[in-house]
Amino acid sequence: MALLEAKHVTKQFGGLTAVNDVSLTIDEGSIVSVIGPNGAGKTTFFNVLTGIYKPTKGAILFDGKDITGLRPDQITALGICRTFQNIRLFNAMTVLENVLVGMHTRLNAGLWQILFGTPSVRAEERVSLDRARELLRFVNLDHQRNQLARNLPYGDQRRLEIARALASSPKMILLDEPTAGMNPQETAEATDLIRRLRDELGITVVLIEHDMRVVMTISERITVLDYGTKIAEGLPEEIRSNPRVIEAYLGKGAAAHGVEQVGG
Ligand SMILES: Nc1ncnc2c1ncn2[C@@H]1O[C@H](COP(=O)(O)OP(=O)(O)OP(=O)(O)O)[C@@H](O)[C@H]1O
Repeated sequence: MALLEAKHVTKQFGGLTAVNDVSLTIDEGSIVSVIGPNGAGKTTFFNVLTGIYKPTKGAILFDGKDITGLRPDQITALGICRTFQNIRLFNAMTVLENVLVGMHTRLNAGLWQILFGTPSVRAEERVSLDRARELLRFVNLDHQRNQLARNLPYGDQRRLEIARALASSPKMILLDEPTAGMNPQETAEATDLIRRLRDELGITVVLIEHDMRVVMTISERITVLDYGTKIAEGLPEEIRSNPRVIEAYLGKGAAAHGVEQVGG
């Protein structure tokens, strides 16, 4: 069943068409990748899905609802969370506090109740703390919960970002280059964590990723963008040997000469 449907989505910045008439269906419980050369429009597409940009044209349906043009916080509350290409943590807060901040969309307490610490707020805080620690255990960071975020090694910061995104209890997570800048060991751990998001938490995963080994091992389906346009879609083995994809990555003539497969 489709969890997300993008229909003919276009995003223009002045005269530049960053995303051009892209339609895409993402099934519930799947792991899919969006790939393409630099500047292909991948991050802009994520930004449209998460409400950071309104599409110039087209519509987005999520879980049966039209979410086109909703604000980012409204889209998060409906169940889409994300991480960013450049890590965006609250560096001066602890690991635990970063996850608690991510939970605010799910808390019911109003300002009055928080100021006066009513019993219901204290109960809600306890539940939040338990849940935050459960998420930290899931990403294997609970032992670091009192560290400042800025003191974590790079791979751990990326995992903390995922834990914070999970705090909004999403149905779908969008990961923008989750293994960028990682060493091989960190990349292997991140790949394993991405798989567990789906296998153990049932979350649908969409990733933008440049590391073709990661893309080819983890994705069930791949969509390829080039100059804002969808040029291919299919199973990893289909994408790997698709002449248009090889041409987009390696330049004209490469496919004709059978030079190389993408990620081969
Ligand atoms: N806010 C903006 N204003 C103007 N142009 C933009 C804006 N955001 C993105 N673009 C342009 O849109 C095009 C697509 O950029 P985008 O960042 O979506 O590509 P990408 O596929 O994510 O690239 P990369 O792999 O390098 O991150 C680029 O030409 C970029 O310069």
